[in-house]
Amino acid sequence: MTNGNRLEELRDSIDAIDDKLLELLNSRAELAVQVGKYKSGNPSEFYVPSREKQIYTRLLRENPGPIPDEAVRAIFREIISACLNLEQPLTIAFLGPEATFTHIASMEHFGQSARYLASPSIRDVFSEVDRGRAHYGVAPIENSTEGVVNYTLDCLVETDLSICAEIELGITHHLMSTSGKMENVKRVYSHPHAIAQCRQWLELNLPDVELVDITSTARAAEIASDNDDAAAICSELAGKLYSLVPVMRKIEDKTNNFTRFIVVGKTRTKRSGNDKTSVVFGLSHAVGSLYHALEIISKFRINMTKIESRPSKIKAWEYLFHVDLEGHREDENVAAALKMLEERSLFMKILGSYPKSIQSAKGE
Ligand SMILES: C=C(O[C@@H]1C=C(C(=O)O)C=C[C@H]1O)C(=O)O
Repeated sequence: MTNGNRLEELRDSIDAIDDKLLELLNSRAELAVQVGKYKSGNPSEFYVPSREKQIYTRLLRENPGPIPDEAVRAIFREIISACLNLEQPLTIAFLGPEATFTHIASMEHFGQSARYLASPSIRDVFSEVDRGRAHYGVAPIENSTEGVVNYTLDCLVETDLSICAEIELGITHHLMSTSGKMENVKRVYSHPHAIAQCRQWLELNLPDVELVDITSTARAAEIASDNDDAAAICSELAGKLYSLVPVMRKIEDKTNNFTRFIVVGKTRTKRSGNDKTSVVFGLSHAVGSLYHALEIISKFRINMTKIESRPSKIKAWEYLFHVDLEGHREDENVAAALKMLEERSLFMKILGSYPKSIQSAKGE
């Protein structure tokens, strides 16, 4: 057989598999629509993060390769996104403008079939969901280098929305400009967190340039697109959106740089079997009150993954404690611990139980 014939034969086999895949995808979509008919009709009940987490966990456990896990996740993200969209088109509010890392995280989670609504502030993300203009909202909550996003913690306390899911995204920063030439860069624009995450690289490579804080990495890219002597620290997506080219790629000081985002909505997420619970509580000013509160968590053998304190905003020097626990609020030990914690606190609110994130590849 000639090489040409063999090549044709292989491509014919690929065509035959694609036909089968397409048929199977459509059968899957029809089943998803049928599942949708069993839901109550309330638009916020169609997206089921616990079920999605179970699907990914099973597929990644059983993936024999050679397709890498990351690609399996991306492919199924879009399949699920398209199926969900047939059941109920979803609108997702995110901290904008377009091409921010929150936008990238939202698309990684909800896929291309959802509709996205850029919101100018974290408070607006919450209010779009509260008022029903979006089904869910996505906001950053914590960066592995810069720490928590206080504004998101405060919005969680002040509104009635719950955390339905979390998204973890690896963050990579690029220095991008209209020319891509280092010698043209006299000013660098970016969000203060991004500038902080690239501080050492900037001191070493651009010690004399002016650093200008901007409200978002995407807005920084837009400004750099109008100024030939400026550059932005931003994602590849933001740079491309404003026709910038890289001066230098991957300039963050720590390669292990992740941001955690939360999905907020009006529904409670069911158990997936591998969940987290976020809770906030306030305590009296008494000796050992925090110690005794945390003792409850340890007594029920619950792993605490995070603790943060925020001013209560009611009385000076009184604090609210934000704690993340492993487990779901419906797990027996978590339910018992939360009940006891509530009895011993001045105030307690469960912010949500949701599936632990599957760490994603770099958000570029
Ligand atoms: C089909 C369902 O609805 C949605 C779509 C899913 C899918 O395509 O597999 C999974 C969970 C839901 O977000 C379901 O609830 O099972």
